[in-house]
Amino acid sequence: MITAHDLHKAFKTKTGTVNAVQGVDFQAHDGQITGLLGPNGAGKTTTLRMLYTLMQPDRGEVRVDGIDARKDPAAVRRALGVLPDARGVYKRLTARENIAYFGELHGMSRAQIEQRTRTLAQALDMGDILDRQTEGFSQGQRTKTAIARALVHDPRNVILDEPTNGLDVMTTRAMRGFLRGLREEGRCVIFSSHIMQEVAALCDRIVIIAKGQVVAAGTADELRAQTGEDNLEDAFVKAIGSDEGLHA
Ligand SMILES: Nc1ncnc2c1ncn2[C@@H]1O[C@H](COP(=O)(O)OP(=O)(O)OP(=O)(O)O)[C@@H](O)[C@H]1O
Repeated sequence: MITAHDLHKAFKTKTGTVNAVQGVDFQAHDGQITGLLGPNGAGKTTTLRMLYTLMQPDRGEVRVDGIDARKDPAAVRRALGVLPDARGVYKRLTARENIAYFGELHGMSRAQIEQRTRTLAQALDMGDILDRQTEGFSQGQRTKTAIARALVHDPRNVILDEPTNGLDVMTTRAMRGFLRGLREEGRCVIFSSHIMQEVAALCDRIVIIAKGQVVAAGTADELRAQTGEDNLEDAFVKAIGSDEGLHA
């Protein structure tokens, strides 16, 4: 389970201060997919970066399985699998070597790494790319490699920044199936997207972020009820006050 409480983050730039995240609060539960939905620049990536300890919040608290990220960031990292916005796949290594390298960093044995790689490569349909050097990989192939690498240590909690960004229809469908599998295994899954249809297709709970704040949260039915709109698209538009993010 992942809890964000009153998160704030501002960036000082040459032209002034950007208040990227201004009091974000939500909970993501085990056995559920929670979608962070919001238009470009809403603060999704900054929120996720604070959840996975890459960035310290200016204010507020992150807890993963009850562990305070400020007090024990290493334990939080062990409990998390993260697909960051910059996929950062090592291009001199094969996909298998990328996965194994992360396994080694987590202190896993060679046998454990081999067994996990087999499971993940099958789930992500990576058979034909596993032993190819990742230089020249397509976006989808890089994303799959980065996801397998993120999950090698079998984390209970999974955070994915725009996992279907740039993927074709078939790969997106396969990715959705994979994320549902993580939910069925009882994991806590959070993913961000700026596309409403993407979130609607997958998520048990939706957290809508606009201008650094949570403007609505709940199941699709709850969001419709909260906004007084019959369809989710209208509910989303009403919650964020514009129609950005309605179309891929
Ligand atoms: N390192 C930084 N320095 C300055 N401003 C930043 C920095 N990181 C993010 N921002 C600003 O903070 C705001 C939120 O950005 P963020 O990347 O979190 O949005 P997002 O919801 O993930 O958007 P997108 O859907 O476009 O990826 C934006 O205005 C962005 O320009």
